[in-house]
Amino acid sequence: MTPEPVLSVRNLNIRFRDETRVTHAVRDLSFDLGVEKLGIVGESGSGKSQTGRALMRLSPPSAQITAERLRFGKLDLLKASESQMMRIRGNEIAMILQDPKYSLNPLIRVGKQIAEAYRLHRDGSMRDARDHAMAMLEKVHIRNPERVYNLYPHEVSGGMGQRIMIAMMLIAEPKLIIADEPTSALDVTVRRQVLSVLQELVEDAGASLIFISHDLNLVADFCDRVMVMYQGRALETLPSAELGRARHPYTRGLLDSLPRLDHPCAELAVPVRDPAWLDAPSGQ
Ligand SMILES: Nc1ncnc2c1ncn2[C@@H]1O[C@H](COP(=O)(O)OP(=O)(O)OP(=O)(O)O)[C@@H](O)[C@H]1O
Repeated sequence: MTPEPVLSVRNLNIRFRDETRVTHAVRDLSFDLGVEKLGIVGESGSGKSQTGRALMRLSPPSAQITAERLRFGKLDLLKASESQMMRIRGNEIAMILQDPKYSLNPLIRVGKQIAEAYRLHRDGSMRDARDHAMAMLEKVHIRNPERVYNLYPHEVSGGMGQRIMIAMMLIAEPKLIIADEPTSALDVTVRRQVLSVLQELVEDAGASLIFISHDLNLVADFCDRVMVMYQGRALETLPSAELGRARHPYTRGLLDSLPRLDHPCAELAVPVRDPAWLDAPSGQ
């Protein structure tokens, strides 16, 4: 018997309407997520972030969201009350964003912010929360947690800030983590460090991860499966190891447009686009 998916999405549609037009940001998107790392990849505006936000029920107020199914375990995310969602966010589903600036309060020491995140979701004294925060700083490979605990966000580097944010978001051990371009603001070496921290935490906790990125190479390297989005649709979903056998012309085009050390060429291919792709069934 196949286990129940952690997350099940059927025919998710997200539309933005203003006086003059409708933007159909996500179209008939369907996928299941098990205990695995799923990469969502696509160019700017393809609907990646709006998909992630809809799963947290954090879409902008102007978004109209419909779905045949949007289920996290047994919970219907479309029907859950706001107070249910407030218990779920951070506790069972967490979101990691690109820039710690937006998640860390500049006026509060970073350790205290992690401890407060713990207290928000778990009962316990401040002392207990502090111990957990310190342990979490160690888990994200911060070398001197006692010192770093007392720093303010502006006193830490970009990579450290991102690891602190990961510590804060994962301290309650959520079962589903949505990471939206979590390393895009970092340089390449720091990016590796942050990714390996994220991988370790996700695997140790047996959590599921949705990793949103525009970087196909990175996603294929880091995730078990890749879903390629284009103008709000999933064109193709396949195991990362089988990406070389991708069938959709857009995925093939993306692969051909990546620079390769073993086959240097004067000009990189530009992926072609065909309006007919939007009428085809969403790729599973
Ligand atoms: N508040 C909003 N009002 C109207 N349209 C919006 C709003 N937010 C997003 N959109 C539109 O929804 C579509 C999908 O946006 P989304 O942010 O999900 O794209 P993305 O793939 O994450 O792109 P990026 O990589 O640039 O973040 C885009 O066409 C965008 O313009």
